[in-house]
Amino acid sequence: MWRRATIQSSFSYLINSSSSSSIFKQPINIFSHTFTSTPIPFHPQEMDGIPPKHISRFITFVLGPGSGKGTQCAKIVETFGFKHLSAGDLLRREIVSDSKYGSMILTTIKEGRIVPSEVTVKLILREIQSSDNLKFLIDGFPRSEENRIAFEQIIGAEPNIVLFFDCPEEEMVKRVLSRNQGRIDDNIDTIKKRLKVFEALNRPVIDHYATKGKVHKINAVGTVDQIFEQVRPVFAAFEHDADWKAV
Ligand SMILES: Nc1ncnc2c1ncn2[C@@H]1O[C@H](COP(=O)(O)OP(=O)(O)O)[C@@H](O)[C@H]1O
Ligand SMILES: O=c1ccn([C@@H]2O[C@H](COP(=O)(O)OP(=O)(O)O)[C@@H](O)[C@H]2O)c(=O)[nH]1
Ligand SMILES: [Mg+2]
Repeated sequence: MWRRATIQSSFSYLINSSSSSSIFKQPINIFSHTFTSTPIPFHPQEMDGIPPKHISRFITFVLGPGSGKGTQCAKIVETFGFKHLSAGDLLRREIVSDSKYGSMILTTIKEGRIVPSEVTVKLILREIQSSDNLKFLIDGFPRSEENRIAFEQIIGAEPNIVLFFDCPEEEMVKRVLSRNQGRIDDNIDTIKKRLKVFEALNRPVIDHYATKGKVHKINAVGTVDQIFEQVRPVFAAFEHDADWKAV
């Protein structure tokens, strides 16, 4: 009862609210976790004229390079109705759409480096803004502390949870090399660079959220279904709550 009331007040109250962003920072207490609701930014200059919507979202970051994130995200979408936003896919879309950032993104991905936050955050926020769904899987982002801080500053809150797919290097290399999607970064040279970048820049993001109790570490070795059985309870905890379903 208490749980239901808490979620309801935290999500429903915010829908169509025109209040200032400070109200979005109230914690939502669900089960034993304390989550912050995730507001939508009000930065018109960042959004190319897309009108802001003051609606609270449930945000999940999904991390772990070449670990099967995208594969598991598809199952989470199917089972729990999230909107899946792959940061890598959004960046690759920019390359083929002749965007002014296209060649910079192509070079950065080829070298396994990280695209500047202002570009990636803008692409992600545009997708969030234009979606009717309020539950998001943000796959492959944030890739660095700079990414994380940029996102949190614009959004004004943290993600609700972080899924980290923990995959041994050897397995990750095997999977990526047999992915067969024609990706410019799925070659051994770039993979080695991506792994270095992961340890140097992405690992601190996971450590940061781990200290806040937000990280759900998933053993990424096994069949797709076996791995999903570890993922399922993370979201199933929310699914039985009618108010969360409505989010
Ligand atoms: N559990 C698994 N076991 C073996 N291969 C997998 C598994 N999950 C995904 N794959 C394959 O590994 C490759 C990378 O998966 P993908 O979902 O693209 O990962 P990511 O988004 O983390 O890079 C793909 O070819 C995918 O089909
Ligand atoms: O927030 C992001 C996400 C991806 N990338 C770039 O895109 C590449 C591919 O990312 P993706 O998440 O698609 O790779 P995956 O981990 O799924 O294999 C990365 O190595 C980076 O060069 C980035 O710069 N910022
Ligand atoms: Mg992927």
